[in-house]
Amino acid sequence: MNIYGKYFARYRFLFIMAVLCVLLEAACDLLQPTVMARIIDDGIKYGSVGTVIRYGLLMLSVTALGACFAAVRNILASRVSQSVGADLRGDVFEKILRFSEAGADKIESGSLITRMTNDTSQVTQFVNGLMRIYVKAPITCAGSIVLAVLLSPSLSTVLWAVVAVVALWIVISMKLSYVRFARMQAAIDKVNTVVQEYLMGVRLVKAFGRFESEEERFEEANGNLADRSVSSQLVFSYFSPLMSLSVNVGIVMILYFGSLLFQAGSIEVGRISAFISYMAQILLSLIMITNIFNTLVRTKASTGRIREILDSGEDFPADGETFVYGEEAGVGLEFENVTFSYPGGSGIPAVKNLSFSVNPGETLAVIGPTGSGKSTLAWLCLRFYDVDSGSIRINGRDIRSVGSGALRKSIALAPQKSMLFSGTVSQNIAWGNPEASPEEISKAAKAAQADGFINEMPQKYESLLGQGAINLSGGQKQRLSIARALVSRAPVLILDDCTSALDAVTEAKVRRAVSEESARDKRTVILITQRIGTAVGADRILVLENGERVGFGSHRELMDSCRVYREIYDSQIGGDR
Ligand SMILES: Nc1ncnc2c1ncn2[C@@H]1O[C@H](COP(=O)(O)OP(=O)(O)OP(=O)(O)O)[C@@H](O)[C@H]1O
Repeated sequence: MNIYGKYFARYRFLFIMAVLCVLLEAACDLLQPTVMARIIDDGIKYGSVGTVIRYGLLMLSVTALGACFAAVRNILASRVSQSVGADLRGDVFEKILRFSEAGADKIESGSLITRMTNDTSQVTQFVNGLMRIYVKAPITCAGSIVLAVLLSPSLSTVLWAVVAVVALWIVISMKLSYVRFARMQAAIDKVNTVVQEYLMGVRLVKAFGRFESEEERFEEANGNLADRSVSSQLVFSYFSPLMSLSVNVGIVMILYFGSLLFQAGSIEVGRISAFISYMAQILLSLIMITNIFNTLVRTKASTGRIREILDSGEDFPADGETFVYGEEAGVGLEFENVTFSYPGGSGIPAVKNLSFSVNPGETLAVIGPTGSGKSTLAWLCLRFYDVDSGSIRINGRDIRSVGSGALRKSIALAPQKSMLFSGTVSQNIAWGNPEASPEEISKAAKAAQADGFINEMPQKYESLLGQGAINLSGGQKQRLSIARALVSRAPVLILDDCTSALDAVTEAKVRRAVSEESARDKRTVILITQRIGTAVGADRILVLENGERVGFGSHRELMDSCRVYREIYDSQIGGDR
């Protein structure tokens, strides 16, 4: 659990104060049976009302003091635990933001949500408990044992036997509950994943009338979660009565042996009563200690899951070398013998021995059948993944030698699946460049052919988009996504099949505007597409098949030399060459 060291350091003063309060509160609790014994043995036994009142007042003062310490530690414990929880959630979220793509691929998003919420709450609860019962229970238990032994060494043999038996129950229950709790957390992951998938595909579910199967899927996950939760709680349900029984057997034995000692005149009634009070306190603290171990076991499982996030690979650092694209000698963008397979994928390279180059101001179209590695090429340029062999150079520099900040400022991406955020239209476009002026935003929107429909919206550029831009059509989302990439002023622009939802006329207009702007600004444009009509106007065309380069050149050259290109052309345009 050393990942929590820094949080402890941050809040150590409040933490220590809270623990101090708990210690004093436990001391007050421990004093009470001894004072009570005095009331019985020194006051009631001799009919001394003054002694009863004196010890009675002492007992009240001790109780009031204990209550004050309890109130202060409650406030401190809540403050510290909630702050630690918030810090931990913040760190986990920050880590998720900086995940390498390979790391992000490994953990399902449903599970990430469970880890960010349930698992961090588990830790928060544990930290809170640390400043409450987790310190108090062992101290009350140990203190009660010591005071009981001091009260009557002869009765304490029974006490040791009870403690040994209960300790055994605690160890067994801990072993059983660890596995069950880990299974329960995995079941929560599953429920979250099912709900998340349903919410993402709700229209598809309606369109295909798949409500019943979705309901079944949810019921299965939900039932599984309920079963596993019950199974993890059952452990405590079995062991808690066992512990009560063990301690109560001990109390009956104390009463029996106590009565024998009383008859022999070696113990007084008040002491037997105090001894039993200590036994009751021991029972209570042992039940709490079992609870503590249960929580400890759960927190250990949650810590493992949080650690998996905190320890997973990070994206490469933002603050590496910087460079200004176009100001240095070297080709704009260059792939040299690049081979890459997805980590955890089939092992078959998504890109194989790929080489090509494209200069500033040029437009390169990348075309090829589905699954041929076109999008992978975009991810590699942005260094979401590192190549297995070969190198990618931007402006003559290997992209592994520059910081992610500089690299990603140089490349703007309009992805295949447009993703917009809740907020206004202009906020969404300016997401590509927070410093963009309203004129720049409108210019980018015009080039992306989005200005027309934006002006028809009630608040124009200040119109609100719902979550996932639900109130826009697919083509409108794509145009905003292109505008966002254009406004970034990045010298390399990658349009990854992001005009597929546009009609041919609008697409041609977008292409023309992007080409004109890019030629003027000496921008390099990579146009990933499935449409031959989109590729034809590019300066050069790269043809991919199964991750390999099977053609590179102008439309004319490829029509003469590349079978795959000709096949794509024939399938889309027909025989007219
Ligand atoms: N995250 C991933 N993990 C494992 N394999 C992947 C991943 N993403 C893509 N692939 C595989 O890599 C290969 C190339 O995929 P890629 O998305 O680059 O193809 P594409 O040419 O862009 O396809 P499309 O035209 O359908 O978008 C495919 O075989 C695909 O299954």
